[in-house]
Amino acid sequence: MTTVLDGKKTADALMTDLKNTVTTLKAQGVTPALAVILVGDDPASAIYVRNKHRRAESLGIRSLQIQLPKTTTQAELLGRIADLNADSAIDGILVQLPLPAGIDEQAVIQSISPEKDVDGFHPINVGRLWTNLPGVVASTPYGIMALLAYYQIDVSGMNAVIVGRSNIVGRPMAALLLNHDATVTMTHSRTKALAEKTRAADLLVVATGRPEMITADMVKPGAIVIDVGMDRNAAGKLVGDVDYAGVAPVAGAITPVPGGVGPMTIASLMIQTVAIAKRRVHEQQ
Ligand SMILES: Nc1nc(=O)c2c([nH]1)NC[C@@H]1CN(c3ccc(C(=O)N[C@@H](CCC(=O)O)C(=O)O)cc3)C=[N+]21
Repeated sequence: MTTVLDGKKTADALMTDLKNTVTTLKAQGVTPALAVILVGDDPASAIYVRNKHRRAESLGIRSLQIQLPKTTTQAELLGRIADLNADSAIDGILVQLPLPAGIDEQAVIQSISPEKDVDGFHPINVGRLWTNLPGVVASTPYGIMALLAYYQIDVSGMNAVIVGRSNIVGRPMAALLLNHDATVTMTHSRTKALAEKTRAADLLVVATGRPEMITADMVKPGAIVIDVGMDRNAAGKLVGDVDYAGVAPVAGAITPVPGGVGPMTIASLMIQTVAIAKRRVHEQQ
């Protein structure tokens, strides 16, 4: 029997615990606060930002949505970030990616205070992660580790294969798995004989943005398959990077799309926002 790794159910369970933490923090005079900046009017980004806002509100986290027009200049955006960096009531700052053309994404990421960089994209946090030091970790890989932990899957010694080398998923995923004693192989669009590599995986994490590219013949029977994709197929249906119908019967465990990695990403953002806010309790006293 294939285990469906239910990200929605797991996120809900983790959020019940987190809500209690938020209540305790508020009683100590600290209201966790997350600022999300959205530049322009990309419809997909608007949906994610709305989901984050809803989740924050339901937990009692203060959620600031800062919507800026697509004509916003880089200098204006950096100015808004500087204000949020200086505001001691703000714990986490997230600038929704992608940004409109003409704005230098790295300049924006690097302008966020590393302590408030709740996305974990700042090079300081990336360096901390690869050095196995405490810091903020990118939400999607953090959420995948939390999902595996919830299902009591120990990755130590596993052959983990990652397909996709992005800064927001593939690379931080590799670092986290390595920190948890997996043997990690990174693959990407230039990898030769990809199926040979993926077939060696005990744990396969796919984040390519190519709809349903991982087919049953690329998966070892019994493997754990994590699908980070959020794509539309030719029929306009929301699908992942994994051919779910074909792969699920072969896999030992698999995440669905939707209801897998996506809800865990948002949960992770909330968990790390609250973790940053916790530090303020000590600063106050
Ligand atoms: N600075 C930044 N940080 C991010 O974390 C970030 C970003 N930019 N840009 C875009 C991606 C994408 N992302 C998702 C979050 C939640 C779902 C999610 O909740 N998905 C649900 C529902 C999806 C649906 O029904 O449309 C699910 O998979 O079940 C998906 C995708 C965060 N991202």
